[in-house]
Amino acid sequence: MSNILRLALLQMHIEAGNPEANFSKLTSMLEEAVSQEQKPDVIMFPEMWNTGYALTEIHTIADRDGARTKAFLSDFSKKHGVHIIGGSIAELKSEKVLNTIYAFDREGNVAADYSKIHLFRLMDEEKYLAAGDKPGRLEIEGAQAGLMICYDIRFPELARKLALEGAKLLFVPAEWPHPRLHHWRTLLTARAIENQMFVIACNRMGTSGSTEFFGHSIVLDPWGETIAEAGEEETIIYADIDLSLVDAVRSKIPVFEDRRPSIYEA
Ligand SMILES: O=C(O)CCC(=O)C(=O)O
Repeated sequence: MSNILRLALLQMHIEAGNPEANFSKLTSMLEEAVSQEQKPDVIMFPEMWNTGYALTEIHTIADRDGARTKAFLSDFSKKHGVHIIGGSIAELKSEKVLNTIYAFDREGNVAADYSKIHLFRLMDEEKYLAAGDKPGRLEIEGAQAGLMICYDIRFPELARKLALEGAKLLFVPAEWPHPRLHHWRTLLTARAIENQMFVIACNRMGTSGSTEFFGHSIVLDPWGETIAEAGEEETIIYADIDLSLVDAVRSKIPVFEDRRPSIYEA
C-alpha cells in the first residue's frame, strides 16, 4: 500500500437555488479531474454545492435523504475507482434540512456521512438547518481521516478529538467568504500544526447575492506548510501527500505524548 495520495480539490462556483446547474458544473469538473494523466486518488469539493446558501427555499430544493447525490457520486467513484469526499449537500431528512458530507470509497460504497455540528449564526443557518450530533470519520487507504465543515474549524476541540482517535488527515469543505481570509488560513494552519495532521480544505469561489467567496482551497502538511493553494478563480488544484510524514512529525515533536489533559480538560 502506497503512502502517497494524489488529491484533487474542485474549487467551483455554486449557483444559489439551482441544483441542476450545480450538478452539471460538478460533473464537468469531476470529468476533468479524472481525465488527468495522473488520476487522483481522492477528489473533494465545497460545502452545500447542490443548493448554495438559498436558505429561504432550502426545504424545497434540498436532496431528500441525499438520494440523488448518493446515486450520482457512488456511480462516479465506482466507475473511476476514486475516493470521493463529496463536499456537503443540503439534505432533507425526516423533514429537517442537514448540511451533510457523504464520502465514498473506490468501490462506490458510502464510507462516511457527517452533518455539520456547529451552525453559523452570522448566516442564519440555525433558522433553516438542523445540526448534526456526531463526529465524522473514515478510512482512506488504511489511514484514518476526519471530516469537518466550514465554521467547525473554529472549534479546535473537534479536530483534537479526531486526531486523538487516530486521524492523520482532516477534510474540510467550506463556503467561507470575504473578509475573513486571514481567519480561514490561520485556523486551518493551526489545526494542521497543533494536531500534526494533513488539512485539506476546499472552498467555493464566486459571488452569491452580496457575499463574495474567496476560494483559496488549500492543502497543508502536518508542519502547517502549504503544499498547494488556489487563488480566487474557478479551478482544480492537485496535490500529492505522503502520509508517512504524520508519524515523522509526531515522533519529532511528541505533542500527543506530552499532553497533560488532567490539568486542563474539564
Ligand atoms: O466562520 C466563518 O467565518 C465562516 C463560516 C461559514 O461561512 C460557514 O460555516 O458557512
